[in-house]
Amino acid sequence: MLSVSDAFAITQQHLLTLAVETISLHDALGRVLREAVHADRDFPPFNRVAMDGIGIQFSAYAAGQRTFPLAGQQFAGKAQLTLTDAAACLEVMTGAMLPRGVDTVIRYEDVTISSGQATITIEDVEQGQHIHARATDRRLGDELLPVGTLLSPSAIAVAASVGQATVSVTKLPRVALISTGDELVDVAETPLPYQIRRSNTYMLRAALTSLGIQATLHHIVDDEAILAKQLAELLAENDVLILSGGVSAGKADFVPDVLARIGVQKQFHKIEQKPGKPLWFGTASSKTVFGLPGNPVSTILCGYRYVLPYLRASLGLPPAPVHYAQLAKPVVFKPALTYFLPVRLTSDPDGRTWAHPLPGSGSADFANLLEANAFMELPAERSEFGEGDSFQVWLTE
Ligand SMILES: Nc1nc2c(c(=O)[nH]1)N[C@H]1C(S)=C(S)[C@@H](COP(=O)(O)OP(=O)(O)OC[C@H]3O[C@@H](n4cnc5c(N)ncnc54)[C@H](O)[C@@H]3O)O[C@H]1N2
Ligand code: MOO
Ligand SMILES: [Mg+2]
Repeated sequence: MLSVSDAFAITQQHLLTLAVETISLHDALGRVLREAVHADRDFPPFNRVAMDGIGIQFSAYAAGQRTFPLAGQQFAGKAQLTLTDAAACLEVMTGAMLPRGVDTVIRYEDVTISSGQATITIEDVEQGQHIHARATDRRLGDELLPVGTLLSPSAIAVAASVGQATVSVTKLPRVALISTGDELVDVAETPLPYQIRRSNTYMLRAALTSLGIQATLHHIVDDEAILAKQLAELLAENDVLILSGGVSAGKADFVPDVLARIGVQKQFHKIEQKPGKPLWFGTASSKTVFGLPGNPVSTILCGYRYVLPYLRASLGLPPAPVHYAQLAKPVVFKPALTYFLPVRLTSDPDGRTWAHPLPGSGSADFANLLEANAFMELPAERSEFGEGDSFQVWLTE
């Protein structure tokens, strides 16, 4: 059987090749940039007044002058004025071009104005104060957003400021989420005593929206012929199929055989881990299929540990930040498997993150995950894990 790291590596060797599309900046939140965005001007593009007040020539102040006649008003969005008389001042507004002849700005709070004159009331004026000098942030031609940038609200602000009404981004993959199993009914239905409502595909759909992916939901019954027909159709229409259920040892666990029959090449089946041991992964030319184990905790774990990192990397994003935490109390786990322990993370004033174990009653106990906000990855080589020991955690909220 494969280790967690080998299985992960195999998934990452079969990333999707996604096309590029041009979209409106309005729709770009959460998308991945595929063209570099450069500064089309200096940032800021002119010496910019940074405070509302008066603009003077510092030499006059240095020579002892404190009262300056008001010679005009420089507003933002208006052409640059000139202070022609070095002994006078101009009123200046935040965001305006610094007038020619002005090299120092004094806030309205630090002057009194009467009878057309401004008198400075502070004594610590410095030359050049309250001026956001041209090109101090970025220069014309500088790369502002590299290829691979996740378009956050601030990245969208930068793109807007350089005139990118449209942006080239990675096309989102078409993803189908498929539940399998005769016992499953839709959320809107009332289950019979031997049935349950399906929840795994709802969970996965919600998790994928964090990458901007709007997956479609499907359900297929435990019948090999129907499974083969419907999976073949869904494979033709999608880049990724994510199935839940039907990958273990039961007499109605048809998924691995059916996938092989419709031409999906198995890359691996089963990993040395708990939960999620029967995970199945395969490829068909440019397409990918994940067969997640049906137990809900297994589905969630495999979703966060394998599927989301796979889709992130396929979109061209760097891996999510790695998080570590310390065990808040000892844990014993004997099987030679990587144990993904549900935990609740808290942090203390010393900056340490603590993982409080919430083992629950097993991989079908998904209500337990309401309290947990991460899985801690406890390595297969060890069976005893002490209080304070530090391990990687995978966040689930
Ligand atoms: N003899 C063995 N039995 C099992 C093994 C094994 O190695 N040998 N592995 C166990 C493990 S581990 C898991 S996990 C499950 C995986 O089972 P399957 O992937 O075959 O999933 P199903 O049998 O279809 O369902 C399992 C369980 O999950 C519920 N389920 C399925 N889909 C959904 C859904 N969309 N929403 C909510 N719940 C769902 C289903 O009703 C079952 O209760 O197998 C063990 N058995
Ligand atoms: O994935 Mo299974 O949960 O180990 O029950
Ligand atoms: Mg089964």
